[in-house]
Amino acid sequence: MTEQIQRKLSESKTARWAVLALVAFTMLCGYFITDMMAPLQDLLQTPVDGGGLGWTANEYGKFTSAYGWFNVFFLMLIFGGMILDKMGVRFTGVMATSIMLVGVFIKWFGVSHDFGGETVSIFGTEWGYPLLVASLGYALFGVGVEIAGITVSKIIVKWFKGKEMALAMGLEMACARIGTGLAIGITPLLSRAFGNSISMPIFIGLILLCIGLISFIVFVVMDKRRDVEDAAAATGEEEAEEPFRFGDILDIITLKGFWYMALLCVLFYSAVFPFLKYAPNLMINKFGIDPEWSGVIPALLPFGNILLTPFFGNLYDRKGKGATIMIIGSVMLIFIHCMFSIPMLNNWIVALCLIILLGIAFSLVPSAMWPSVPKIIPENKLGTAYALIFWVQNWGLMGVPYMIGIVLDKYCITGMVDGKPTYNYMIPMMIFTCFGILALFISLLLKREDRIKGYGLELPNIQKDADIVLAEEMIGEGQR
Ligand SMILES: C[C@H](N)C(=O)N[C@@H](CCCCN)C(=O)O
Repeated sequence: MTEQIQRKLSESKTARWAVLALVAFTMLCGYFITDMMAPLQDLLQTPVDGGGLGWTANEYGKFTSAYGWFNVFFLMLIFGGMILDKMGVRFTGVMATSIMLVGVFIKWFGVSHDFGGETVSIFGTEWGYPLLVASLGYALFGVGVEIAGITVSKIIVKWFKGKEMALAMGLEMACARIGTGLAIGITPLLSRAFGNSISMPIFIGLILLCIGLISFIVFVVMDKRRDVEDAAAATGEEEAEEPFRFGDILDIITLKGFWYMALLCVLFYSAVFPFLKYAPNLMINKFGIDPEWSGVIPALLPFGNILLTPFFGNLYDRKGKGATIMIIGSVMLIFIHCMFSIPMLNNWIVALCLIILLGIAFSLVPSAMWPSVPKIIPENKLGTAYALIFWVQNWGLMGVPYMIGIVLDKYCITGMVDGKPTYNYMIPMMIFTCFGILALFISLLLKREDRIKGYGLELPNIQKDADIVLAEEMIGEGQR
């Protein structure tokens, strides 16, 4: 009885779902800010005397790619993963959310301050101060939101391992998608409500994130209480978790399975997140949708994910087939982007159907990918492993939008309307299709590796007792 009361939090269903709600809300706020500039691309490219910032598509691409600058070049994500494994989820989560806040503040300052049109030359290219300051803020924000992402993954593993882990990860991603959907769907309306303001939506994001920080702090209190309870209830017979060592990085990067996962992640996500950054502009240019409503169809993608990611996560928990799910998602991705690249398919109904399909593909792969990582990597190295995967992924999140911006300005301009260029999106969409083809190839290799090493990617996550012993033996074999 005493044991039952002492272990209440770690065993309590309500407590673990409450934990999920708290940290998922923080991620919702983070994702809202991540994607809020996409539907403002048209306004950002509007000349300054027309109320915009007069950016080119290339400059918009530079700004968007800033998300990964510090993560990729200064290895901030990898340090973040090490801090996570060394200092724990509470410290790292608060640190990451605070970094996000500072980053958004700098971004807001960049777009709202009058720098008198001055520019600065960096590595031979000219940067206006609003672009530079906003990009630096976004780069810092990128560090925070990515470290928060790996922290939340580790929190879910801690609270849900052996239980509804994939469902929990799916629900967390569903909340993140609400953030993305709100960003894409309502930012243009917010901007319009404040007289075509670029800075006001960012300021609203800043306030939302303050609430996200408070939500995370409430989690910190619960998690601390759980650790105290667990320590008090410990019999001393439990196996202590090995502490993280620097050599662990070597153990992780020498696993083929890890690399397949990281490559699949960068290829798949490079065909979705950067696509979303340009999707509202694609809707205007290819499907003739009014700029004010350009975010509505792309916003359906994240909203579709809200239902489907937990659905597929739950399916993976109960039925397994993780590697197969990732293959199906990759095949769908190829079909969708290929259809988007065909110029004559320019009716908005086509756009609607393809976005719905993309929503399904983008629910399948993440719902299986993230809960599969703990099947390949032990828990004490998980923060670092997620960080390394995110690091590889950030090369794509940084490089692809930048490349698309350059391609648009160089090869895709079809004319000028109201001082802004119009674009043909065929080449960018063909580039996204190529990512899908490569993702399919890697997902097939991953399935083969799973068969060889017995990671258990095709096995359900919720297991009966006899299955647990069997699966642990298989995973142990795999790691040797
Ligand atoms: C952008 C970020 N690096 C990412 O990949 N996010 C994933 C979710 C990862 C799991 C987080 N607990 C996403 O699908 O949004």
